[in-house]
Amino acid sequence: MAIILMGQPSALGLLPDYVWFLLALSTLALGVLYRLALPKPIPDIPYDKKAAKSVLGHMKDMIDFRTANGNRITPWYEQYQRKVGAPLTQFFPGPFARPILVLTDFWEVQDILLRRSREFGRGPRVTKIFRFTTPEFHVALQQEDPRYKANKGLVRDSMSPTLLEQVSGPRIYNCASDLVALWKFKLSAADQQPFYAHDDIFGAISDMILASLFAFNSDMGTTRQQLRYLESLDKDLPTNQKDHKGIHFPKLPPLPYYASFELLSEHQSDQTKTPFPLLHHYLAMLFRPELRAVYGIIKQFEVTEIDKALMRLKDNNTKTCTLDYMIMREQEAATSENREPVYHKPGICDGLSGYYLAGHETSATSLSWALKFLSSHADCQARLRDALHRSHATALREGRSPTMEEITGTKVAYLDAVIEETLRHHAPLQPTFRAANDDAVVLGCQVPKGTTILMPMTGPSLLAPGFLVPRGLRSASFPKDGGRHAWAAEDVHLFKPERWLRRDDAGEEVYDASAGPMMTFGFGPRQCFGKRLGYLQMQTVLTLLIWNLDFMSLDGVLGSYETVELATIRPKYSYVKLREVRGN
Ligand code: HEM
Repeated sequence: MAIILMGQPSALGLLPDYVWFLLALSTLALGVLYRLALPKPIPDIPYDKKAAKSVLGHMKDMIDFRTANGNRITPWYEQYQRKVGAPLTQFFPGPFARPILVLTDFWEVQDILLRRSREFGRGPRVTKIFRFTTPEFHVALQQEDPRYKANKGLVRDSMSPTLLEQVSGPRIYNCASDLVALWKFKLSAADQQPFYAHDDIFGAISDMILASLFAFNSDMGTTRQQLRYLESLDKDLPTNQKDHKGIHFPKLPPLPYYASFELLSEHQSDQTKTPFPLLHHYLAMLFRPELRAVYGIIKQFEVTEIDKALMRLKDNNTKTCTLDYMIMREQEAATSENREPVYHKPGICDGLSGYYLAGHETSATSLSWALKFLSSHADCQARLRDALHRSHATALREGRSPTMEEITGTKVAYLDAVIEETLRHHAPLQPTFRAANDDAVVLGCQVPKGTTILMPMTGPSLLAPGFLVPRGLRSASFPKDGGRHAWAAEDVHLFKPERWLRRDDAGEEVYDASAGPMMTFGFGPRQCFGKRLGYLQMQTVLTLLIWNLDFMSLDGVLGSYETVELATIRPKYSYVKLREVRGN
């Protein structure tokens, strides 16, 4: 050792011995690092053998796929699953990373989400996605975290039948009526040309969510303001034939808090796609001053609304929106914990932002897809209009739209079927993730504690024939009768609302919510918290739109089903070509 340190030339050449020693040490270290960086497949779970030999695992493959597919990644999972040819596979996201499992078998997924929720939790992946947007919204918290129950408790009233019926319902109805009015105005100006619909749909749903959250008066909605603005332009209405010949009407600039929520949502969606989320966040904060500003704008907006709610409640103690109920819940929690209420705390502010982010894009995206399907399936649209006319015969006779009470008080089986079939084809939020809380067994394979399982909401068993899974590989909690029936292989891929209908004992056609595989809202304790609100929005908006407007089919690219993946998976071309429905 002393000789080496003295730097004597070695017998092997001119370099001193210690250099050779360091070289040997570095080679050894590199070898160890290389081995550590290589994927470590979990035994017995099938995978792509080639990727397992590269330190990058599937990273390059996934980046190439995104580059070639307009930044989309969800189809990659389905493609991978087919390539490996099994319902449970593993892929390797990058150097040093643990394998991630992909499970594409509706029945097994349902079993895990619904009956095995103690074994499989939310997992750190989802927490990380939300860490720079709404870290204390309950979606991001593990069930074991005491803040999960507490923060979920703050918003729990928002989905109660009373609040949905008395607060959210009437506001949803007003905003949907505003959308009908806006589109009636636009259709006469567009003269049967298709026009861009995305901003109107997202604006109307955003109005609904904000109106349910805060005590906004109905004149504050973007849809109504947009209509007033277009009316003010009168005959000089400049229309802009854009990219693919759809008309783009002039638009009011968005309100600052609206624009800020949009940017926050975009930032959150970027977190799901980048291989380096932490770096991505800090670089974005460094180089995008508009993103830095978003945090302050939203905080200021929410603090002002919280203070207004406190004044309202002090004055007359009447609760008029979700925020008022959140304040009440914080007061109750404070009393039971013997502390002062904290109104501007992250649990409340993230609850407000999270509610907006979770509820806005999902419903708006689903509505965009429903209109796309209905405009390209004229038969379904006609059948839906007919079902609405028969179910709301009084409104039809009186030549008016159905009221909110009529909409919520009447079951229209075909409407529910159209909504469910839309959601089956285009789950706006996917995939779902879970992580094993302990060592577990899935389809007969050992899954080590901490492993993430990714569950796509399209592909085998949902929109394509599933893999054959022997009954013996199912868990002990799996239902004895095998659960929901599989969809018929020959039409599983088709848009066919009828698949959700059956005859009841009295021979009536009824909607059957468990007719077959579909998991767009997830299942179990962590299933979508806003499912009821989402359905209520879709039922109300579709009823009013289909009642008043005829959605004509769109040619060429405007009618295509291409997708873009942002926070949700949206149609790339969201256009409508309208005619007024006469004689209602
Ligand atoms: C069509 C509309 C919607 C769809 C398709 C949808 C879909 C989903 C999905 C797939 C999940 C994850 C489920 C899981 O991991 O098992 C989820 C969770 C959640 N959704 Fe929705 N959602 C919709 C509307 C809404 C609305 C309107 C709100 C609220 C205003 C909302 C709030 C939430 C929350 C808070 C969670 C997290 C629940 C938890 O982790 O405990 N969603 N949603």
